[in-house]
Amino acid sequence: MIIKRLVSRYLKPYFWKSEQNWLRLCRCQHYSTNKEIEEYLNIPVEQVRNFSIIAHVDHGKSTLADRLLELTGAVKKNSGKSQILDSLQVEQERGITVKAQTASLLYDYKDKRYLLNLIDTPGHVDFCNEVYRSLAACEGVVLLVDANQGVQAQTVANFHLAKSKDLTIVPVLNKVDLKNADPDRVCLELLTLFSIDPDTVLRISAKFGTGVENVLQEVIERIPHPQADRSKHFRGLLFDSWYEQYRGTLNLIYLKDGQLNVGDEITSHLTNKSYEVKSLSILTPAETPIHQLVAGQVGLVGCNMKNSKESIIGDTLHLKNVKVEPLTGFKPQQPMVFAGVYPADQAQHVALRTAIEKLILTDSAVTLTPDSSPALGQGWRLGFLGLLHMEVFCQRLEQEHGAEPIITAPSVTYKLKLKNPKLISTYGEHTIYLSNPTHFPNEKDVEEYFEPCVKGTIVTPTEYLGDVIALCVNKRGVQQSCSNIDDLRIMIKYFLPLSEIVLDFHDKLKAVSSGYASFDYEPLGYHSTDIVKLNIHLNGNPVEELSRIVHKTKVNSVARDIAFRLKETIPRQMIQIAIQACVGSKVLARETIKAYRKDVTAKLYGGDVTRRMKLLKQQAEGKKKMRSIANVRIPHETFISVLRK
Ligand SMILES: Nc1nc2c(ncn2[C@@H]2O[C@H](COP(=O)(O)OP(=O)(O)OP(=O)(O)O)[C@@H](O)[C@H]2O)c(=O)[nH]1
Repeated sequence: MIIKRLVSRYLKPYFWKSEQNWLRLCRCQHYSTNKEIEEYLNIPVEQVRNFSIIAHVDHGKSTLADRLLELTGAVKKNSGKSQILDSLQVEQERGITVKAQTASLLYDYKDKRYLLNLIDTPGHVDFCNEVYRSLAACEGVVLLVDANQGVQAQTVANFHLAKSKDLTIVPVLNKVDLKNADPDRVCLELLTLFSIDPDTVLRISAKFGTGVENVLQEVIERIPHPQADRSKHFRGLLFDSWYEQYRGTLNLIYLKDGQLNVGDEITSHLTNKSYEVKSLSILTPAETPIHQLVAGQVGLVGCNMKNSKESIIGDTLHLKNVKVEPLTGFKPQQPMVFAGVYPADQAQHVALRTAIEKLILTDSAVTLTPDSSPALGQGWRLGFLGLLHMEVFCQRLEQEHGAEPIITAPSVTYKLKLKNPKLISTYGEHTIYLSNPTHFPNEKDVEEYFEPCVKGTIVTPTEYLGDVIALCVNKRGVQQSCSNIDDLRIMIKYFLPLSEIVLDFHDKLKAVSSGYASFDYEPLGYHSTDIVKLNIHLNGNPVEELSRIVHKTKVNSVARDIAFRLKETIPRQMIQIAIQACVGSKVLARETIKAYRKDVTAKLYGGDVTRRMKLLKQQAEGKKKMRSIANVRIPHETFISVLRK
């Protein structure tokens, strides 16, 4: 008991800091012997299968991955651990996968030993970059569908993604144990929407293990082996990387050709820099050192790359001074939402930058550009694929790197066509892109505004259709199509402005449909719009980091909402505070916080002087943490809570 407590107090925080350390700790049931390692190396390409499990959120990907790990002996059955590949603290706390994870498994089938490289992927649309990069290292996918919920928005997106990459799809219905499961209905949906023959659909319960062995066998039977040639020179696709405290950057590589040995000199095709291979390992799923990797395999390479500028996802690695044709990499998804990230104290600037750069290594979809704010100092503008992506990234910054930055209101990138010749010559072009309200030009200097739009796919039970349509209309959506999936469910497609969906659309959709509707979207480019900059003034002084870009039809309600929330979160102070939300010189909303002196020592009835001094000192320290604008002290939490939405 005492040992358990000591471990959880002292060791756990350390292990959380490095995801790979934590992986090792929680997966240490299985140590490979030299004999087993040799087996990995000796498996012919024809007996290798590389596949991902893809599905809508919560359809059971990680649970199926757990069963596959158990079946292949990679972890012990009934080990009491679940969601083994969801190793990050944020994943376990939120119960979602945010980072794709790989496991190399050995499985005997029809007198042959197979090497199965499995990738468990996230389901949420905000982490689609993980799915994209995972599919580049696969020849096939297991498309998992909940036999109760049926086809959902991400099932549609995932199916088309796998199809576009020419991957073999093994359709699997999960959760057939549920009372309300209706596998026949879902098979019909798969037939109607994707022309999938019902006879090819497997039926399993990942939770109870029913039919799971069949999945492994069908993966072997249906998914082709990699087209890899071990006699050629080494060529590998870098498709994931992360940072480890003592070994630096580690790269996950899919070997397309040849072999790689510890000590080899390798070169990056994109940067032309060369490195010595210091370590090689396979993930079983615990990291298992190995002296050689051969074509067809997926392995971890440690070669002292420094950061995400050297370790580029989608890069081709090859032997130094050996010319090879680069592999078709893949472009990371373009970020959709941007937010300013600033250190709470400028003294933490370098530490925060290091933390952000380390985290970007594990999440290549995040973009980083330097930025500065008159109030918050030097910082960065970070691009994310969505709000959940941003929240998870910030949570990881805090949990894995101990950083607690100030994050400004998320915004999309607008396109502006300028008409003021002076501005045009300053920017050097007619059209500019901006996501930071601070740089928003005067209305008279702009000819036309454009905003990014998306095609949203919503799958909803028919009974909620009215509410879902009302929500889309409220979000300035325009319906494009509507089709029945079956008697009970409908798929509608909407043209929607991105700014309307990034913040709370998903939550609202779940609320109006009792959690049953699902949503996915794809970019549709820029479209003409009518936007303004909403400024926030405290006692007549603008607070730049609270300003935002808003559509004209929404500006009044947003102004009232922000003014109200500021009133709720800024504590009463010695002076009266006037909060104004304005567009230009026009005030759209106003709130007032009355003056007040908080006497923290009142409860002491004047008695103990030392206690009185201590309380006053604590109060003074609390004030230091606040930011002062025109004599108004704004607590750190105010920025966070007001900027959040
Ligand atoms: N009854 C039943 N529940 C299941 C089954 N498979 C998974 N679940 C449950 O479904 C929930 C979601 O499972 P996960 O494995 O986390 O789903 P996921 O697809 O990995 O989720 P994300 O990675 O967040 O997209 C968990 O509560 C599982 O216990 C099944 O076969 N039967």
